Amino acid sequence: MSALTYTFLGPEGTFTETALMQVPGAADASRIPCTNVNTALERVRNGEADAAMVPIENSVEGGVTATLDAIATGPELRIIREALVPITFVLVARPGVVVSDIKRISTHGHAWAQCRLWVEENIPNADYVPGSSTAASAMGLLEGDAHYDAAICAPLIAGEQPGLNVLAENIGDNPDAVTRFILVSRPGTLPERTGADKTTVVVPLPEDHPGALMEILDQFASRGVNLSRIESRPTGQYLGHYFFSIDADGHASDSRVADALAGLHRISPATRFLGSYARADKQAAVVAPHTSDAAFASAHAWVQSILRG
Ligand SMILES: O=C(O)C(=O)C[C@]1(C(=O)O)C=C[C@@H](O)C=C1
Repeated sequence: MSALTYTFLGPEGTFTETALMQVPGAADASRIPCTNVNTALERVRNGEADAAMVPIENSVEGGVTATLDAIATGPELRIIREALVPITFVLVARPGVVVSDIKRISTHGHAWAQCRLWVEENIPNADYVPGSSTAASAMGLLEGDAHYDAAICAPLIAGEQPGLNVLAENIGDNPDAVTRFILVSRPGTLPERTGADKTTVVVPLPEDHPGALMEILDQFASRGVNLSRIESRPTGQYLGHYFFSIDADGHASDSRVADALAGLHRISPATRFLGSYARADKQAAVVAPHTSDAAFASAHAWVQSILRG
C-alpha cells in the first residue's frame, strides 16, 4: 500500500499535529503543515493530499468557525475520523524575558480565549497579537518576530525548543479542556459502522417560516437520534440566512439515521452529508427498541404487505 499524504494546521508542534499523530500510520506518512485550515482542506480537494486534520470544536470555546464554514461549502468533503486532544497551555518567551516585561502576547484565537482569566490576572495590560496557530506564534519568537514578546503554546513545543523559556505552565482557564479534531478526505467509501458512530450534516434553514428549525430537529427526535452538537452559521449570502452544522449519534447505515437523513433532504434539499465515522470516545448510541434497525425493517415489511393486498 502506498503511503498516504496528510495536511494539517501547522507548523509542527500544533495541537492539530498531536491529533494527526493519533491516526495509525501517520507517523510514517508524509505530513504537510499548512498555515490555515482552508489551505489544508484545499490540498485535499485538489488531490495533493489524501486527508487533512483540522480542529472543529473546543470544549470551552466552542466551534472552530474556519473549519465549520470551509467544509460546509465548496467541493464536497467527508469526515472519516475524529480525534480528541486534552489541551494544556504554557506561556513562553525568549531567554532573559520575565513576566513583568511582557507587553504583547501572540497565540491562536482559540488558545487566547481559553487563557483569558489567567492573562487578566497575571498580565492584565498585555495586548493580543493573533497567530495562525499556537506553534506559529512560538516559532515566531525564535525567528526574532519583534511584534510580540511572549507566546501561548502547547507544552510539547516548549520542551523541544531550547530557545524558548517556559514562564508559566497550565495557564488554561479550564484544566479539563479538550479539542476535537476531524480527519477529512474526498468522498469515497464510508467508514464502517462500529456501533459507536457519529454522523455530521450541514442543513441550510429551509425557507424561513415559523418552526423551520423545529422541523429540522424533529427529523432526528422522531427517529430517536441524539444530537451531540448543533451550531448555526451565517451562509454569507444575506443577513439572517443561516445553515446548521449538526453532529448526530449513529451511522448513515443505521436505519434511524438513514431515515432522518432522508427526512432532512425532503425538507431542505441542499442538506450536505459530511460523513459517518467512529466516535473517538467509543460511546455506543442508546437505541430505543422502536427505533432499532429491526423495528424499521418490520415496519417497512408491514407497509409492503399492505400494498401487496
Ligand atoms: O494552534 C494550534 O495549536 C491548533 O492546533 C489550533 C487550536 C484550535 O483551533 O482550537 C487547537 C487546539 C486549541 O484549542 C487551540 C488552538
